[in-house]
Amino acid sequence: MGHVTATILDGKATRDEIFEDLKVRVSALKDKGITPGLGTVLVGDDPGSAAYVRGKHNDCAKVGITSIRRDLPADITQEKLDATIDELNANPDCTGYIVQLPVPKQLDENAALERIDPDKDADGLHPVNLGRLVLGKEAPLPCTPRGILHLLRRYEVPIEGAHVVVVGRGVTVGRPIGLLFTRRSENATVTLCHTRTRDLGAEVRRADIVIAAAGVPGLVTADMVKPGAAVLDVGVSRTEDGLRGDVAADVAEVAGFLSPNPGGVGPLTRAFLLTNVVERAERVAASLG
Ligand SMILES: Nc1nc2c(c(=O)[nH]1)N[C@@H](CN(C=O)c1ccc(C(=O)N[C@@H](CCC(=O)O)C(=O)O)cc1)CN2
Ligand SMILES: [Mg+2]
Repeated sequence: MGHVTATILDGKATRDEIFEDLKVRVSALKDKGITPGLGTVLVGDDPGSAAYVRGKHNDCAKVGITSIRRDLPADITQEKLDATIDELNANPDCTGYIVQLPVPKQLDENAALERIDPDKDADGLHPVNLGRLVLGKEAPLPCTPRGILHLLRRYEVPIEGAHVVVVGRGVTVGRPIGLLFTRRSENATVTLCHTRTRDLGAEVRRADIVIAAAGVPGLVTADMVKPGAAVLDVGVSRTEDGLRGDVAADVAEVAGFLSPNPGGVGPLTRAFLLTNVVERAERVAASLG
């Protein structure tokens, strides 16, 4: 590899800062008699999903949030999944929870997301909360987009007026991130690209900020990147050579800022999941007076 010019956006160091803040807030909540609890629903035994869920509960232990795990067999029916969601909706120890995605094919993912109590939606992916985001109303924000914005701000990457090119149209990143970047608090201009975009290179070359979240290994190459641009590698694929991001290694020789994968946005996805849980607990505390 040639000369790395990019400033690396360090997701782990930034995550640790967020955890320090959360620890203080969780402790203040406990002083008021409220212990935040994060629930996870994991269906099946996909090793990647299992690792992510494990990571979320390890994070909970670090900041003092109670863990509530519901692990279900891969061949579960929709009725059984619904019953688990109903139980967590009613469970007073559960401040917020997530259904780990993707779920096995026989299950309806959108029906599961829709069944979650929007107030307990720690992922910010319930249709009501995505709708609130469109309307500019307060809502739990999707964790990866929130992590992306936080990382850019932390490293003082200019966002106001920037041209952001997003590659990928998935529900956890690609679709919601444009809504955040175009708020009046960000004022960026967003182009949303996907696998059917006619000339991806031409679109990406115009970007001040590139969000690569397509799940295609090495999709964004150095020749597609404007010198000095910020490139955030969010996509991840499990290949024979291990985990690979969407951004080719030589992009580090052209970009001004680079968020690697692993070690970039991923840790912040988890940090903002916990932040959403703590924020909900703080709202509950405030409502109790
Ligand atoms: N209900 C949800 N499902 C999924 C989400 C989500 O936000 N909510 N996002 C992804 C998976 N994901 C969290 O669930 C996630 C992926 C990766 C990381 C992370 O920290 N990655 C590390 C590397 C970890 C590794 O080595 O495997 C990194 O980037 O440094 C956190 C969360 C799909 N499903
Ligand atoms: Mg399905």
